[in-house]
Amino acid sequence: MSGRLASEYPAWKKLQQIYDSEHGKLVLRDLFAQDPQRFSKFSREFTSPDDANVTFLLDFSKNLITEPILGTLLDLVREAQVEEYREKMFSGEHINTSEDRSVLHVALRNFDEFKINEAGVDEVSKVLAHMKEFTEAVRSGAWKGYTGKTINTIVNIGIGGSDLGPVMVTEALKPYSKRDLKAHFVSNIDGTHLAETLLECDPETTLFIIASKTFTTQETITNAESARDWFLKAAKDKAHVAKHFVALSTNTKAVTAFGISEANMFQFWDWVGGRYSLWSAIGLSIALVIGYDNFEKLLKGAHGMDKHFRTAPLEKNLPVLLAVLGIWYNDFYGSQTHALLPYDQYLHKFADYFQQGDMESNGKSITKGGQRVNYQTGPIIWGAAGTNGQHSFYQLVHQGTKLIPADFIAPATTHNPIANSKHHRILLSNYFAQPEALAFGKTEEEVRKELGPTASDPLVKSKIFEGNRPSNSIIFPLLTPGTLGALIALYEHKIFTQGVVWGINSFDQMGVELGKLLAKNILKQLDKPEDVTGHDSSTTGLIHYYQKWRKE
Ligand SMILES: O=P(O)(O)OC[C@H]1O[C@H](O)[C@H](O)[C@@H](O)[C@@H]1O
Repeated sequence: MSGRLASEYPAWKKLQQIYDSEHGKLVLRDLFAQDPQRFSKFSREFTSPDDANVTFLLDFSKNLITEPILGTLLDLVREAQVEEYREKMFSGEHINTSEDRSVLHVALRNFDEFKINEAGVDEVSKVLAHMKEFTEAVRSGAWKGYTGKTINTIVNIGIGGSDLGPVMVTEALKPYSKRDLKAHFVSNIDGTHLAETLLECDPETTLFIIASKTFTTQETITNAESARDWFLKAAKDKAHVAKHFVALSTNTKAVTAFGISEANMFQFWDWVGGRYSLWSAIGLSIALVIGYDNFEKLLKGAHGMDKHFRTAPLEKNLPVLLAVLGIWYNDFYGSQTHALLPYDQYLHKFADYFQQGDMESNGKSITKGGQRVNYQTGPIIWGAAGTNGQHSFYQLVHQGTKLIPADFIAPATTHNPIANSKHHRILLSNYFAQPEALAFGKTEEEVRKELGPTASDPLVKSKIFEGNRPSNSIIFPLLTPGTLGALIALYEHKIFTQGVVWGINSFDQMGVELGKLLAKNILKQLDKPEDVTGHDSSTTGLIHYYQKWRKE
Protein backbone atom coordinates (compact mmCIF):
# COMPACT_ATOMS: atom_id res chain seq x y z
CA MET A 1 0.00 0.00 0.00
CA SER A 2 1.06 3.58 -0.46
CA GLY A 3 2.56 4.91 2.72
CA ARG A 4 5.48 2.54 2.32
CA LEU A 5 8.96 3.93 2.17
CA ALA A 6 9.75 4.52 -1.50
CA SER A 7 13.30 3.32 -0.97
CA GLU A 8 12.00 -0.19 -0.28
CA TYR A 9 10.61 -0.74 -3.76
CA PRO A 10 12.75 -2.98 -6.00
CA ALA A 11 12.62 -0.37 -8.78
CA TRP A 12 14.00 2.28 -6.41
CA LYS A 13 16.96 0.04 -5.59
CA LYS A 14 17.48 -0.64 -9.26
CA LEU A 15 17.38 3.07 -10.04
CA GLN A 16 20.03 3.67 -7.39
CA GLN A 17 22.24 1.03 -9.02
CA ILE A 18 21.68 2.54 -12.46
CA TYR A 19 22.50 5.99 -11.15
CA ASP A 20 25.67 4.79 -9.41
CA SER A 21 26.98 2.92 -12.41
CA GLU A 22 25.70 5.01 -15.29
CA HIS A 23 25.13 8.61 -14.42
CA GLY A 24 28.58 9.63 -15.59
CA LYS A 25 27.74 8.21 -19.00
CA LEU A 26 24.43 10.00 -19.37
CA VAL A 27 25.62 12.84 -21.55
CA LEU A 28 22.98 14.59 -23.61
CA ARG A 29 25.39 15.45 -26.43
CA ASP A 30 26.18 11.76 -26.87
CA LEU A 31 22.64 10.53 -26.31
CA PHE A 32 21.35 12.81 -29.07
CA ALA A 33 24.26 12.00 -31.38
CA GLN A 34 23.70 8.26 -30.94
CA ASP A 35 19.97 8.32 -31.54
CA PRO A 36 18.37 10.47 -34.26
CA GLN A 37 14.96 9.29 -32.98
CA ARG A 38 15.49 10.67 -29.50
CA PHE A 39 13.01 13.53 -29.88
CA SER A 40 10.23 11.30 -31.19
CA LYS A 41 10.92 8.69 -28.51
CA PHE A 42 10.81 11.18 -25.69
CA SER A 43 8.08 13.60 -26.63
CA ARG A 44 4.33 13.26 -26.41
CA GLU A 45 1.40 15.28 -27.62
CA PHE A 46 -1.65 15.81 -25.47
CA THR A 47 -5.02 16.61 -27.02
CA SER A 48 -8.08 16.84 -24.83
CA PRO A 49 -10.62 14.13 -25.68
CA ASP A 50 -13.22 16.88 -25.38
CA ASP A 51 -11.66 19.68 -27.41
CA ALA A 52 -9.08 19.43 -30.19
CA ASN A 53 -7.96 22.99 -29.51
CA VAL A 54 -6.81 22.05 -26.04
CA THR A 55 -3.51 20.55 -27.00
CA PHE A 56 0.20 20.76 -26.28
CA LEU A 57 3.50 19.06 -26.85
CA LEU A 58 5.71 17.84 -24.04
CA ASP A 59 9.30 17.33 -25.14
CA PHE A 60 11.26 15.55 -22.43
CA SER A 61 14.10 14.36 -24.64
CA LYS A 62 16.56 16.76 -22.99
CA ASN A 63 16.51 14.70 -19.80
CA LEU A 64 19.28 12.50 -18.46
CA ILE A 65 17.43 9.30 -19.25
CA THR A 66 17.48 6.31 -21.54
CA GLU A 67 14.60 4.01 -22.38
CA PRO A 68 15.60 1.47 -19.69
CA ILE A 69 15.81 4.26 -17.09
CA LEU A 70 12.37 5.53 -18.04
CA GLY A 71 11.08 1.96 -17.93
CA THR A 72 12.45 1.50 -14.41
CA LEU A 73 11.00 4.83 -13.29
CA LEU A 74 7.61 3.64 -14.55
CA ASP A 75 8.11 0.33 -12.71
CA LEU A 76 8.51 2.41 -9.58
CA VAL A 77 5.13 4.03 -10.28
CA ARG A 78 3.58 0.57 -10.68
CA GLU A 79 5.18 -0.77 -7.51
CA ALA A 80 3.95 2.25 -5.56
CA GLN A 81 0.46 1.48 -6.89
CA VAL A 82 -0.09 4.92 -8.31
CA GLU A 83 -2.75 3.58 -10.65
CA GLU A 84 -4.70 2.09 -7.73
CA TYR A 85 -4.36 5.31 -5.75
CA ARG A 86 -5.44 7.32 -8.75
CA GLU A 87 -8.65 5.25 -8.83
CA LYS A 88 -9.13 5.78 -5.13
CA MET A 89 -8.87 9.53 -5.65
CA PHE A 90 -11.30 9.59 -8.58
CA SER A 91 -13.82 7.39 -6.80
CA GLY A 92 -13.88 9.47 -3.63
CA GLU A 93 -12.01 7.23 -1.18
CA HIS A 94 -10.60 9.06 1.81
CA ILE A 95 -6.99 9.19 0.65
CA ASN A 96 -6.32 12.25 2.82
CA THR A 97 -5.92 9.89 5.74
CA SER A 98 -4.79 12.29 8.47
CA GLU A 99 -7.94 14.37 8.01
CA ASP A 100 -10.11 11.44 6.91
CA ARG A 101 -11.23 13.23 3.74
CA SER A 102 -11.60 12.43 0.10
CA VAL A 103 -9.64 14.50 -2.42
CA LEU A 104 -12.03 15.53 -5.10
CA HIS A 105 -10.98 18.67 -6.93
CA VAL A 106 -11.56 16.49 -10.03
CA ALA A 107 -15.27 16.39 -9.09
CA LEU A 108 -15.48 20.17 -9.50
CA ARG A 109 -14.74 19.91 -13.22
CA ASN A 110 -16.36 16.57 -13.87
CA PHE A 111 -19.70 17.77 -15.32
CA ASP A 112 -21.27 14.55 -13.99
CA GLU A 113 -19.12 12.32 -16.18
CA PHE A 114 -17.34 10.11 -13.62
CA LYS A 115 -19.49 8.52 -10.96
CA ILE A 116 -18.29 9.77 -7.59
CA ASN A 117 -19.79 8.80 -4.25
CA GLU A 118 -19.31 11.64 -1.84
CA ALA A 119 -21.69 14.02 -0.11
CA GLY A 120 -21.70 17.38 -1.86
CA VAL A 121 -20.63 16.14 -5.28
CA ASP A 122 -24.24 16.28 -6.45
CA GLU A 123 -24.37 19.96 -5.44
CA VAL A 124 -21.48 21.05 -7.66
CA SER A 125 -23.67 21.93 -10.62
CA LYS A 126 -26.02 23.92 -8.39
CA VAL A 127 -23.16 26.07 -7.13
CA LEU A 128 -21.87 26.52 -10.68
CA ALA A 129 -25.35 27.70 -11.71
CA HIS A 130 -25.33 30.18 -8.80
CA MET A 131 -21.89 31.43 -9.88
CA LYS A 132 -23.10 31.81 -13.45
CA GLU A 133 -26.18 33.75 -12.47
CA PHE A 134 -24.25 36.05 -10.14
CA THR A 135 -21.42 36.58 -12.60
CA GLU A 136 -23.83 37.55 -15.33
CA ALA A 137 -25.71 39.92 -13.04
CA VAL A 138 -22.52 41.74 -12.04
CA ARG A 139 -20.97 41.81 -15.51
CA SER A 140 -24.16 43.00 -17.21
CA GLY A 141 -24.64 45.78 -14.67
CA ALA A 142 -27.92 44.32 -13.39
CA TRP A 143 -26.40 43.90 -9.92
CA LYS A 144 -26.40 47.35 -8.35
CA GLY A 145 -24.55 48.80 -5.41
CA TYR A 146 -26.30 50.58 -2.54
CA THR A 147 -26.62 53.85 -4.44
CA GLY A 148 -27.86 52.18 -7.62
CA LYS A 149 -24.54 52.26 -9.44
CA THR A 150 -23.12 49.24 -11.25
CA ILE A 151 -20.09 47.36 -9.91
CA ASN A 152 -16.81 48.27 -11.61
CA THR A 153 -14.31 46.92 -9.04
CA ILE A 154 -13.98 43.60 -7.29
CA VAL A 155 -11.70 42.88 -4.35
CA ASN A 156 -11.01 39.24 -3.54
CA ILE A 157 -9.94 38.92 0.09
CA GLY A 158 -8.31 35.56 0.73
CA ILE A 159 -4.90 33.99 1.28
CA GLY A 160 -3.02 30.87 0.21
CA GLY A 161 -5.27 28.71 -1.92
CA SER A 162 -8.04 31.27 -1.63
CA ASP A 163 -5.83 33.84 -3.33
CA LEU A 164 -3.06 32.34 -5.44
CA GLY A 165 -5.25 30.44 -7.92
CA PRO A 166 -7.54 33.38 -8.66
CA VAL A 167 -4.53 35.72 -8.94
CA MET A 168 -2.61 33.40 -11.26
CA VAL A 169 -5.56 32.58 -13.50
CA THR A 170 -6.93 36.10 -13.82
CA GLU A 171 -3.44 37.26 -14.81
CA ALA A 172 -2.99 34.36 -17.23
CA LEU A 173 -6.35 34.94 -18.91
CA LYS A 174 -6.27 38.73 -19.03
CA PRO A 175 -6.98 38.76 -22.77
CA TYR A 176 -10.40 37.31 -21.95
CA SER A 177 -11.11 39.83 -19.20
CA LYS A 178 -13.74 42.51 -18.97
CA ARG A 179 -11.42 45.46 -19.07
CA ASP A 180 -13.79 47.84 -17.35
CA LEU A 181 -14.10 45.58 -14.32
CA LYS A 182 -11.04 46.13 -12.16
CA ALA A 183 -9.93 43.20 -10.00
CA HIS A 184 -7.82 43.45 -6.87
CA PHE A 185 -6.56 40.70 -4.59
CA VAL A 186 -5.83 41.38 -0.94
CA SER A 187 -4.10 38.59 0.96
CA ASN A 188 -1.44 39.88 3.35
CA ILE A 189 -2.38 40.79 6.91
CA ASP A 190 -0.01 43.72 6.51
CA GLY A 191 -2.46 46.66 6.56
CA THR A 192 -0.55 48.12 3.64
CA HIS A 193 -2.09 45.60 1.28
CA LEU A 194 -5.68 46.52 2.11
CA ALA A 195 -4.99 50.25 2.57
CA GLU A 196 -3.28 50.60 -0.81
CA THR A 197 -6.05 48.64 -2.51
CA LEU A 198 -8.84 50.67 -0.93
CA LEU A 199 -7.25 53.84 -2.27
CA GLU A 200 -8.28 52.56 -5.68
CA CYS A 201 -11.84 51.63 -4.70
CA ASP A 202 -15.12 53.49 -4.43
CA PRO A 203 -17.51 52.00 -1.85
CA GLU A 204 -20.48 52.62 -4.15
CA THR A 205 -19.09 50.49 -6.97
CA THR A 206 -16.92 47.89 -5.22
CA LEU A 207 -17.80 44.26 -4.54
CA PHE A 208 -15.82 42.41 -1.86
CA ILE A 209 -15.44 38.67 -2.24
CA ILE A 210 -14.43 37.05 1.02
CA ALA A 211 -12.72 33.81 0.04
CA SER A 212 -11.91 31.39 2.80
CA LYS A 213 -12.52 27.67 2.96
CA THR A 214 -12.59 27.67 6.76
CA PHE A 215 -13.69 31.28 7.25
CA THR A 216 -11.45 31.35 10.31
CA THR A 217 -8.14 32.38 8.72
CA GLN A 218 -6.81 35.29 10.75
CA GLU A 219 -5.53 37.32 7.80
CA THR A 220 -8.70 36.98 5.76
CA ILE A 221 -11.16 37.64 8.54
CA THR A 222 -9.19 40.66 9.78
CA ASN A 223 -8.94 42.09 6.26
CA ALA A 224 -12.63 41.39 5.65
CA GLU A 225 -13.65 43.15 8.87
CA SER A 226 -11.54 46.19 8.04
CA ALA A 227 -12.96 46.26 4.51
CA ARG A 228 -16.47 46.10 5.97
CA ASP A 229 -15.64 49.00 8.37
CA TRP A 230 -14.33 51.03 5.43
CA PHE A 231 -17.47 50.28 3.46
CA LEU A 232 -19.85 51.08 6.32
CA LYS A 233 -18.13 54.39 6.93
CA ALA A 234 -19.56 55.45 3.59
CA ALA A 235 -22.68 53.31 3.33
CA LYS A 236 -23.72 53.77 6.98
CA ASP A 237 -26.47 51.13 6.94
CA LYS A 238 -25.53 47.47 7.60
CA ALA A 239 -28.29 46.35 5.23
CA HIS A 240 -26.13 47.61 2.33
CA VAL A 241 -23.49 44.94 3.08
CA ALA A 242 -25.67 42.49 1.16
CA LYS A 243 -25.01 44.32 -2.10
CA HIS A 244 -21.26 44.57 -1.61
CA PHE A 245 -20.04 41.46 0.22
CA VAL A 246 -20.22 37.84 -0.85
CA ALA A 247 -18.50 34.83 0.67
CA LEU A 248 -16.88 31.71 -0.76
CA SER A 249 -16.61 29.10 1.94
CA THR A 250 -17.43 25.71 3.40
CA ASN A 251 -18.42 27.30 6.72
CA THR A 252 -22.00 28.63 6.55
CA LYS A 253 -22.18 29.39 10.26
CA ALA A 254 -19.13 31.65 10.29
CA VAL A 255 -20.22 33.36 7.06
CA THR A 256 -23.63 34.29 8.44
CA ALA A 257 -22.06 35.36 11.74
CA PHE A 258 -19.91 37.78 9.74
CA GLY A 259 -23.08 39.32 8.35
CA ILE A 260 -23.21 37.79 4.88
CA SER A 261 -26.49 36.07 4.12
CA GLU A 262 -26.62 32.51 2.81
CA ALA A 263 -28.01 33.85 -0.46
CA ASN A 264 -24.71 35.63 -1.01
CA MET A 265 -22.62 32.64 -0.11
CA PHE A 266 -21.07 30.26 -2.61
CA GLN A 267 -20.54 26.88 -1.08
CA PHE A 268 -17.83 24.30 -1.45
CA TRP A 269 -16.85 21.21 0.51
CA ASP A 270 -14.12 19.88 2.77
CA TRP A 271 -12.95 17.49 0.05
CA VAL A 272 -11.58 20.47 -1.88
CA GLY A 273 -8.07 21.26 -0.67
CA GLY A 274 -7.27 24.98 -0.47
CA ARG A 275 -4.47 24.72 -3.04
CA TYR A 276 -6.78 22.80 -5.38
CA SER A 277 -9.75 25.12 -4.97
CA LEU A 278 -9.64 27.51 -7.91
CA TRP A 279 -12.09 25.15 -9.66
CA SER A 280 -14.64 25.63 -6.88
CA ALA A 281 -16.55 28.70 -5.69
CA ILE A 282 -13.09 30.11 -4.91
CA GLY A 283 -12.94 30.72 -8.67
CA LEU A 284 -15.76 33.28 -8.49
CA SER A 285 -13.36 36.19 -9.06
CA ILE A 286 -12.04 34.34 -12.12
CA ALA A 287 -15.56 33.90 -13.48
CA LEU A 288 -16.30 37.58 -12.85
CA VAL A 289 -13.16 38.68 -14.65
CA ILE A 290 -13.25 36.36 -17.69
CA GLY A 291 -16.96 35.53 -17.79
CA TYR A 292 -18.67 32.32 -16.76
CA ASP A 293 -18.34 30.64 -20.17
CA ASN A 294 -14.58 31.05 -20.12
CA PHE A 295 -14.47 29.79 -16.53
CA GLU A 296 -16.32 26.70 -17.70
CA LYS A 297 -13.78 26.24 -20.51
CA LEU A 298 -11.02 26.35 -17.90
CA LEU A 299 -12.78 23.58 -15.97
CA LYS A 300 -13.34 21.53 -19.12
CA GLY A 301 -9.69 21.83 -20.11
CA ALA A 302 -8.74 20.46 -16.71
CA HIS A 303 -11.31 17.69 -17.07
CA GLY A 304 -9.70 16.66 -20.36
CA MET A 305 -6.40 16.26 -18.50
CA ASP A 306 -8.19 14.33 -15.74
CA LYS A 307 -9.42 11.82 -18.30
CA HIS A 308 -5.96 11.53 -19.80
CA PHE A 309 -4.37 11.01 -16.39
CA ARG A 310 -6.97 8.43 -15.44
CA THR A 311 -6.79 6.36 -18.62
CA ALA A 312 -3.54 6.85 -20.56
CA PRO A 313 -0.94 4.10 -20.21
CA LEU A 314 1.91 5.14 -17.95
CA GLU A 315 4.45 5.60 -20.75
CA LYS A 316 2.09 8.03 -22.47
CA ASN A 317 0.74 9.62 -19.32
CA LEU A 318 2.06 13.18 -19.17
CA PRO A 319 1.58 13.88 -15.44
CA VAL A 320 3.24 10.54 -14.67
CA LEU A 321 6.16 11.31 -16.98
CA LEU A 322 6.75 14.71 -15.39
CA ALA A 323 6.50 13.08 -11.96
CA VAL A 324 9.08 10.36 -12.58
CA LEU A 325 11.54 12.76 -14.20
CA GLY A 326 11.25 14.93 -11.11
CA ILE A 327 11.88 11.90 -8.88
CA TRP A 328 14.94 10.94 -10.92
CA TYR A 329 16.65 14.30 -10.22
CA ASN A 330 15.27 14.88 -6.75
CA ASP A 331 16.07 11.48 -5.33
CA PHE A 332 19.02 10.23 -7.32
CA TYR A 333 20.84 13.31 -8.62
CA GLY A 334 20.20 15.19 -5.37
CA SER A 335 18.57 18.23 -6.99
CA GLN A 336 16.96 20.43 -4.39
CA THR A 337 14.85 22.62 -6.62
CA HIS A 338 12.73 22.63 -9.73
CA ALA A 339 12.25 25.75 -11.85
CA LEU A 340 9.07 26.67 -13.71
CA LEU A 341 9.97 29.05 -16.50
CA PRO A 342 7.02 30.22 -18.60
CA TYR A 343 7.90 32.24 -21.67
CA ASP A 344 4.62 34.07 -21.47
CA GLN A 345 4.12 37.28 -19.53
CA TYR A 346 0.55 36.24 -18.80
CA LEU A 347 1.92 33.26 -16.84
CA HIS A 348 4.08 35.40 -14.59
CA LYS A 349 2.36 34.04 -11.48
CA PHE A 350 2.54 30.40 -12.53
CA ALA A 351 5.58 29.54 -10.41
CA ASP A 352 4.15 31.39 -7.38
CA TYR A 353 0.97 29.38 -7.73
CA PHE A 354 2.73 26.03 -7.86
CA GLN A 355 4.99 27.02 -5.01
CA GLN A 356 1.96 26.44 -2.82
CA GLY A 357 0.53 23.69 -5.01
CA ASP A 358 3.66 21.58 -4.85
CA MET A 359 5.47 22.64 -1.68
CA GLU A 360 2.42 22.55 0.59
CA SER A 361 1.43 19.19 -0.91
CA ASN A 362 4.72 17.36 -0.91
CA GLY A 363 6.79 19.23 1.68
CA LYS A 364 6.43 16.31 4.13
CA SER A 365 8.92 13.97 5.76
CA ILE A 366 6.65 11.39 7.41
CA THR A 367 4.96 8.67 5.37
CA LYS A 368 1.29 7.88 5.68
CA GLY A 369 2.42 4.90 7.71
CA GLY A 370 4.18 7.23 10.19
CA GLN A 371 7.80 6.54 9.22
CA ARG A 372 10.48 9.21 8.68
CA VAL A 373 11.49 9.10 5.03
CA ASN A 374 15.12 8.35 4.21
CA TYR A 375 15.05 10.17 0.87
CA GLN A 376 14.14 13.57 -0.48
CA THR A 377 10.47 14.48 -1.00
CA GLY A 378 9.01 17.63 -2.57
CA PRO A 379 11.42 19.99 -4.32
CA ILE A 380 11.64 23.75 -3.85
CA ILE A 381 9.57 25.24 -6.66
CA TRP A 382 10.57 28.59 -8.02
CA GLY A 383 10.74 30.49 -11.27
CA ALA A 384 9.84 33.61 -13.19
CA ALA A 385 8.60 34.57 -16.59
CA GLY A 386 11.10 34.48 -19.44
CA THR A 387 13.05 36.38 -20.66
CA ASN A 388 13.43 38.34 -17.40
CA GLY A 389 15.00 35.40 -15.60
CA GLN A 390 17.74 35.22 -18.21
CA HIS A 391 18.97 38.59 -17.05
CA SER A 392 19.01 37.66 -13.39
CA PHE A 393 19.36 34.06 -12.22
CA TYR A 394 20.08 32.03 -15.36
CA GLN A 395 23.82 32.54 -14.85
CA LEU A 396 23.64 30.11 -11.94
CA VAL A 397 21.41 27.72 -13.83
CA HIS A 398 23.95 27.56 -16.68
CA GLN A 399 27.27 27.67 -14.87
CA GLY A 400 26.61 27.30 -11.14
CA THR A 401 27.36 24.21 -9.10
CA LYS A 402 23.77 23.08 -8.77
CA LEU A 403 21.69 20.90 -11.03
CA ILE A 404 18.39 22.66 -11.57
CA PRO A 405 15.85 20.77 -13.66
CA ALA A 406 13.51 23.23 -15.34
CA ASP A 407 10.27 23.28 -17.31
CA PHE A 408 10.18 25.74 -20.18
CA ILE A 409 6.58 26.63 -21.08
CA ALA A 410 5.47 28.75 -24.05
CA PRO A 411 2.62 29.48 -26.45
CA ALA A 412 3.39 29.18 -30.17
CA THR A 413 1.27 32.24 -30.86
CA THR A 414 0.53 35.34 -28.86
CA HIS A 415 -2.51 37.38 -27.93
CA ASN A 416 -0.40 40.45 -28.64
CA PRO A 417 1.25 40.10 -32.05
CA ILE A 418 2.64 43.61 -31.99
CA ALA A 419 5.21 44.62 -34.61
CA ASN A 420 4.08 41.70 -36.77
CA SER A 421 4.85 39.27 -33.96
CA LYS A 422 8.47 40.38 -33.90
CA HIS A 423 8.39 40.37 -30.09
CA HIS A 424 6.96 36.90 -30.02
CA ARG A 425 9.55 35.51 -32.40
CA ILE A 426 12.32 36.97 -30.25
CA LEU A 427 10.65 35.57 -27.13
CA LEU A 428 10.37 32.12 -28.69
CA SER A 429 13.92 32.16 -30.02
CA ASN A 430 14.97 32.49 -26.39
CA TYR A 431 12.53 29.79 -25.32
CA PHE A 432 14.16 27.41 -27.82
CA ALA A 433 17.73 28.55 -27.16
CA GLN A 434 17.87 28.26 -23.39
CA PRO A 435 17.11 24.51 -23.11
CA GLU A 436 19.53 23.96 -25.99
CA ALA A 437 22.29 25.87 -24.20
CA LEU A 438 21.57 24.07 -20.94
CA ALA A 439 21.64 20.66 -22.55
CA PHE A 440 24.58 20.97 -24.89
CA GLY A 441 26.69 23.72 -23.38
CA LYS A 442 29.89 24.89 -24.97
CA THR A 443 33.10 22.86 -24.90
CA GLU A 444 36.60 24.10 -24.20
CA GLU A 445 37.47 23.39 -27.80
CA GLU A 446 34.62 25.59 -29.02
CA VAL A 447 35.62 28.39 -26.68
CA ARG A 448 39.29 28.24 -27.75
CA LYS A 449 38.30 28.32 -31.39
CA GLU A 450 36.21 31.38 -30.73
CA LEU A 451 38.78 33.28 -28.63
CA GLY A 452 41.90 32.39 -30.60
CA PRO A 453 45.22 30.99 -29.42
CA THR A 454 46.21 33.97 -27.27
CA ALA A 455 43.27 33.67 -24.85
CA SER A 456 44.31 33.02 -21.27
CA ASP A 457 43.41 29.79 -19.60
CA PRO A 458 41.18 31.33 -16.89
CA LEU A 459 39.25 33.27 -19.51
CA VAL A 460 38.72 30.14 -21.60
CA LYS A 461 37.60 28.17 -18.54
CA SER A 462 35.16 30.87 -17.47
CA LYS A 463 33.44 30.71 -20.83
CA ILE A 464 32.89 26.95 -20.88
CA PHE A 465 29.33 25.70 -20.42
CA GLU A 466 29.41 22.15 -19.10
CA GLY A 467 25.90 21.55 -20.40
CA ASN A 468 24.07 18.35 -19.57
CA ARG A 469 21.50 20.32 -17.60
CA PRO A 470 18.08 18.77 -18.07
CA SER A 471 14.82 20.42 -18.97
CA ASN A 472 11.32 19.77 -20.24
CA SER A 473 9.71 21.91 -22.91
CA ILE A 474 5.97 22.41 -23.14
CA ILE A 475 4.54 24.29 -26.10
CA PHE A 476 0.92 24.90 -27.06
CA PRO A 477 -0.86 26.89 -29.76
CA LEU A 478 -2.19 29.77 -27.63
CA LEU A 479 -2.84 30.39 -23.94
CA THR A 480 -6.62 29.86 -23.80
CA PRO A 481 -8.84 29.04 -20.81
CA GLY A 482 -9.01 25.38 -21.86
CA THR A 483 -5.26 25.02 -22.34
CA LEU A 484 -4.54 26.71 -19.03
CA GLY A 485 -6.99 24.36 -17.29
CA ALA A 486 -5.21 21.35 -18.78
CA LEU A 487 -1.79 22.72 -17.86
CA ILE A 488 -2.75 23.31 -14.23
CA ALA A 489 -4.27 19.82 -13.97
CA LEU A 490 -1.09 18.39 -15.52
CA TYR A 491 0.95 19.72 -12.61
CA GLU A 492 -1.69 18.80 -10.03
CA HIS A 493 -1.52 15.17 -11.12
CA LYS A 494 2.27 15.27 -11.28
CA ILE A 495 2.24 16.30 -7.62
CA PHE A 496 -0.25 13.52 -6.81
CA THR A 497 1.91 10.89 -8.51
CA GLN A 498 5.05 11.97 -6.71
CA GLY A 499 3.26 12.04 -3.37
CA VAL A 500 2.04 8.46 -3.83
CA VAL A 501 5.53 7.25 -4.77
CA TRP A 502 7.04 8.99 -1.74
CA GLY A 503 4.34 7.46 0.46
CA ILE A 504 3.29 10.80 1.94
CA ASN A 505 -0.08 12.49 2.34
CA SER A 506 -0.09 15.28 -0.26
CA PHE A 507 -3.38 16.65 0.98
CA ASP A 508 -2.90 17.90 4.51
CA GLN A 509 -0.75 20.86 5.63
CA MET A 510 0.13 20.28 9.27
CA GLY A 511 3.36 22.23 8.81
CA VAL A 512 1.59 25.57 8.71
CA GLU A 513 0.00 25.22 12.15
CA LEU A 514 2.85 25.70 14.64
CA GLY A 515 3.74 29.22 13.52
CA LYS A 516 0.08 30.25 13.65
CA LEU A 517 -0.21 28.97 17.20
CA LEU A 518 2.91 30.75 18.44
CA ALA A 519 1.82 34.00 16.78
CA LYS A 520 -1.50 33.82 18.60
CA ASN A 521 0.29 33.58 21.92
CA ILE A 522 2.78 36.34 21.06
CA LEU A 523 -0.01 38.68 19.94
CA LYS A 524 -1.30 38.64 23.53
CA GLN A 525 2.14 39.57 24.86
CA LEU A 526 2.97 42.42 22.50
CA ASP A 527 1.65 45.32 24.56
CA LYS A 528 3.83 45.20 27.66
CA PRO A 529 7.43 44.05 28.15
CA GLU A 530 6.47 42.34 31.43
CA ASP A 531 4.02 40.12 29.54
CA VAL A 532 6.73 38.66 27.32
CA THR A 533 7.32 35.26 28.86
CA GLY A 534 8.07 31.72 27.88
CA HIS A 535 10.41 32.42 24.96
CA ASP A 536 14.07 31.91 24.17
CA SER A 537 16.36 34.94 24.54
CA SER A 538 16.36 35.65 20.80
CA THR A 539 12.56 35.84 20.48
CA THR A 540 12.31 37.82 23.74
CA GLY A 541 15.02 40.24 22.57
CA LEU A 542 13.29 40.82 19.25
CA ILE A 543 9.91 41.51 20.87
CA HIS A 544 11.54 43.89 23.37
CA TYR A 545 13.18 45.78 20.52
CA TYR A 546 9.77 46.17 18.85
CA GLN A 547 8.25 47.37 22.12
CA LYS A 548 10.89 50.10 22.41
CA TRP A 549 9.82 51.52 19.07
CA ARG A 550 6.09 50.91 18.91
CA LYS A 551 4.01 54.05 18.73
CA GLU A 552 0.37 53.10 18.91
O1 LIG B 1 -9.21 29.27 2.59
P1 LIG B 1 -8.74 29.38 4.01
O2 LIG B 1 -9.45 28.44 4.92
O3 LIG B 1 -8.82 30.80 4.49
O4 LIG B 1 -7.23 28.96 4.04
C1 LIG B 1 -6.23 29.68 3.40
C2 LIG B 1 -4.90 28.97 3.44
O5 LIG B 1 -4.40 28.94 4.76
C3 LIG B 1 -3.92 27.77 5.38
O6 LIG B 1 -2.98 28.15 6.33
C4 LIG B 1 -3.37 26.70 4.48
O7 LIG B 1 -2.00 26.53 4.66
C5 LIG B 1 -3.64 26.91 3.02
O8 LIG B 1 -3.68 25.65 2.41
C6 LIG B 1 -4.93 27.62 2.78
O9 LIG B 1 -5.14 27.74 1.39
